[in-house]
Amino acid sequence: MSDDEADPELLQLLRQSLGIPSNRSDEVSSQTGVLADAEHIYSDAIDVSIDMYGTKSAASNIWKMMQERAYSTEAWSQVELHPKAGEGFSELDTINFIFTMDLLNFSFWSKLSDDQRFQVDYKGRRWTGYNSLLACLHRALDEGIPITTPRYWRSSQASDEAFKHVFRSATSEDIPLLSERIAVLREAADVLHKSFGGPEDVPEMVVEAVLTSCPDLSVNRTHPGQAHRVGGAHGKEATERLEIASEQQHDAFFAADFDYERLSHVSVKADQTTTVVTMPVLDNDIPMQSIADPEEVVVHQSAVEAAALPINQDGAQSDRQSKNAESFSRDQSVLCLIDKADRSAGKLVNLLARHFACFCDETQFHGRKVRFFKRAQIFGADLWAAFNGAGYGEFQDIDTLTMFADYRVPQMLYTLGVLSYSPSLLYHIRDGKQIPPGHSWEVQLRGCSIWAVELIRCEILRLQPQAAVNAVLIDFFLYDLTKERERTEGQLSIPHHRTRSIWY
Ligand SMILES: Nc1nc2c(c(CN[C@H]3C=C[C@H](O)[C@@H]3O)cn2[C@@H]2O[C@H](COP(=O)(O)O)[C@@H](O)[C@H]2O)c(=O)[nH]1
Repeated sequence: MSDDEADPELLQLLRQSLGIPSNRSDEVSSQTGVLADAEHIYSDAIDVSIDMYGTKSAASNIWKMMQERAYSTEAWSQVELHPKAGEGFSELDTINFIFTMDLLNFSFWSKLSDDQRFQVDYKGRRWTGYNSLLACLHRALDEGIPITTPRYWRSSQASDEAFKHVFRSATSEDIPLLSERIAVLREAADVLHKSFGGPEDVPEMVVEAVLTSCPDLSVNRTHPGQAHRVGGAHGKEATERLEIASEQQHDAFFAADFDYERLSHVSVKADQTTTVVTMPVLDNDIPMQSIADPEEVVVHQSAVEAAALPINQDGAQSDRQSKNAESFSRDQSVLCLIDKADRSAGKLVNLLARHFACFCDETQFHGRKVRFFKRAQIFGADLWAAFNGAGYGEFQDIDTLTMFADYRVPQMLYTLGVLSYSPSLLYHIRDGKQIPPGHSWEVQLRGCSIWAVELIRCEILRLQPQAAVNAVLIDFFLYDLTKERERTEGQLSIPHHRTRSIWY
């Protein structure tokens, strides 16, 4: 926030004290307050400080390296496991992937050695850290589990066991904070459903076909509070019955009391242990709004036929599996959320922090509320980079976002001589000891990192007034540099600091 901009919270207090009616409650500011809070933390910090000479020299080195590499938002799509249109991700798929990724973009570090820590087997390789999360999401999608679809997270299919399967490890160490990750997904799904559900966001699963280890096949249809057995027979016969149902919608498969508005999917279970697979039963050409008219309900033949295919055990993606992923593709609640931000990254961050407890990354420092909004800001930044600042990635105020206060970028800022630590903090970090969540050290590390990146940004612009640079690009660059140096040099001059929380 610049000096001539009013703090929205102070304005609100002023309004209250003068008896002036407050802003409409649904009005969302585009100012996040993160930068002002970081400056406050920096001014009061005693264990973390910013070296001004180090900052100036780091700024000119960073800018030089960014230019040499022509570093831009294009780098985002070069990350191997980021979603790409060329790999079949539609815009909606990409947005849902990024939202899921940033809900879960926290705490991947481990005390264990590289070969013992949480790792994910995917595409013939073992992935760790942030990449392990991306690998889990891709692996699940390949298996036909719609893990990036909010509606799935609150569905009956998304049991704790199903989530454990999605985040399974190739080693004996589980993904850190698994139960917190599950809770975050479920909370987000509920909020999206209640506050951002568009007309397309119809409740999942009404019709269920249960394949009990072929050839026995039975058909159920269910909707909340009800479950009727409609038919049961041996394989071929039951398949025919489904086909008949598609022709005689009222009389056979769908009885008169059927809640057509809730119809969206067919689910198939191979046996008690196999994951439920869900797929569309409606003709794709029919918009969901028109389901209210029963005449228009058509059972999607290919979905029903695909349901009869044998389960693919070898991990390759079958027709049925891809149809499963497709079946949840109508969930547009995240799009609706982005639309509400009116192309303002700040507003998007504030919307996330206001509606979702799991994005409300704030704490107290010396008697004042301070905000970091790490994952909320990363979400805006990832959208911006993934779509190269256009379409769903267009934010006219992207330059107001700050560095994302994680445990990696401070490590690089220290290595570059920008941050320095008090002896007690330095030894604590060097000894690999954990910092309790919310501890003053953690707050100082986060606030000073944000302020340091702001100073680097200002210094680059002082040197090169025309430079197309902002805190997001500097942050992405520093994160990538950390990973690169770790790969090439083994270790940086200091380990990253360690705290365990969903905030970073
Ligand atoms: N400040 C900042 N923190 C970031 C990222 C990213 C990944 N962003 C991608 C998008 C553009 C970039 O090119 C990246 O490819 C992850 N993290 C955080 O790091 C930690 C995990 O680290 P490790 O255990 O080493 O994998 C964890 O807290 C995670 O939340 C970033 O960009 N900035």
